[in-house]
Amino acid sequence: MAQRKVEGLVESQASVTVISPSTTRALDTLAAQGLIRIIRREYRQGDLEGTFLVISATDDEEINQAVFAEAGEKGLLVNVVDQPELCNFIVPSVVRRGDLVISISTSGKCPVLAKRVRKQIEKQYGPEYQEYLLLLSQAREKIKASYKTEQERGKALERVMDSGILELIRVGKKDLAEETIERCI
Ligand SMILES: C[C@@]1(CC(=O)O)c2cc3[nH]c(cc4nc(cc5[nH]c(cc(n2)[C@H]1CCC(=O)O)[C@@](C)(CC(=O)O)[C@@H]5CCC(=O)O)C(CC(=O)O)=C4CCC(=O)O)c(CCC(=O)O)c3CC(=O)O
Ligand SMILES: NC(=O)C1=CN([C@@H]2O[C@H](COP(=O)(O)OP(=O)(O)OC[C@H]3O[C@@H](n4cnc5c(N)ncnc54)[C@H](O)[C@@H]3O)[C@@H](O)[C@H]2O)C=CC1
Repeated sequence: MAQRKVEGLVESQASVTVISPSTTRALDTLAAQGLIRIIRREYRQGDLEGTFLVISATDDEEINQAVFAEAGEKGLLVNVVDQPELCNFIVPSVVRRGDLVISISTSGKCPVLAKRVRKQIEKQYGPEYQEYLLLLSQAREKIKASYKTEQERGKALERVMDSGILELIRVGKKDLAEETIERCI
């Protein structure tokens, strides 16, 4: 459980510290890559000093309670996995395509539905969306510099988005997509 939450945080560029006497191989690899810090011992009162967000994923009810209490005292965001009553925020299911981030939450009512919806959205918004968004953001900068009114800018961006570049990216024709954008602007 901890590993899954850490992976989500690392993907969001969070600075992550794991406190646990034992860790999974995947977490050890992240630490070796310098992406997280591991403190190899049990949680102690005071460990939450200086943190912004806390996830407690131990299999020890008492520890989870203690972490929740310390986080509450310090006014931190806290999530005790699988105990919604010990959470002041809920972790959503997430689809990431570069800077395109789609979060799905059932507000704790049925996480497995969130997972199902994620899988459907993943099919609809494939990996090509990462490149697509990158090109759109570059096009948008050019459009901002080329047109004076908001209306003109909006129309130019619509032209780019209606030009079929998503399909071109999908079939690997990035050069053609870039040329098409130039013509639209
Ligand atoms: C409230 C919340 C707390 C929180 O913020 O963590 C919570 C709570 C609970 N989950 C439970 C079980 C399962 N959770 C999953 C999966 C996910 N759970 C996630 C989030 C959340 N889970 C938050 C609500 C989010 C929302 O509502 O949208 C996801 C989206 C994100 C993530 O965890 O990273 C991730 C899917 C990621 C993905 O794949 O896209 C699976 C399926 C699986 O693992 O394959 C099962 C087993 C099936 C089942 O039991 O339903 C139980 C019962 C435990 C028990 O029976 O003891 C509780 C406790 C309760 O409901 O009381
Ligand atoms: N894995 C799953 O699919 C599910 C897990 N859960 C619940 O989620 C929680 C975690 O589950 P898992 O990740 O499977 O357990 P796990 O046993 O794999 O991981 C628990 C981790 O907590 C660490 N830990 C224990 N005491 C600690 C302490 N005092 N200080 C710091 N670290 C400590 C352990 O070293 C271990 O690495 C449990 O409460 C479990 O009941 C509930 C439903 C499903």
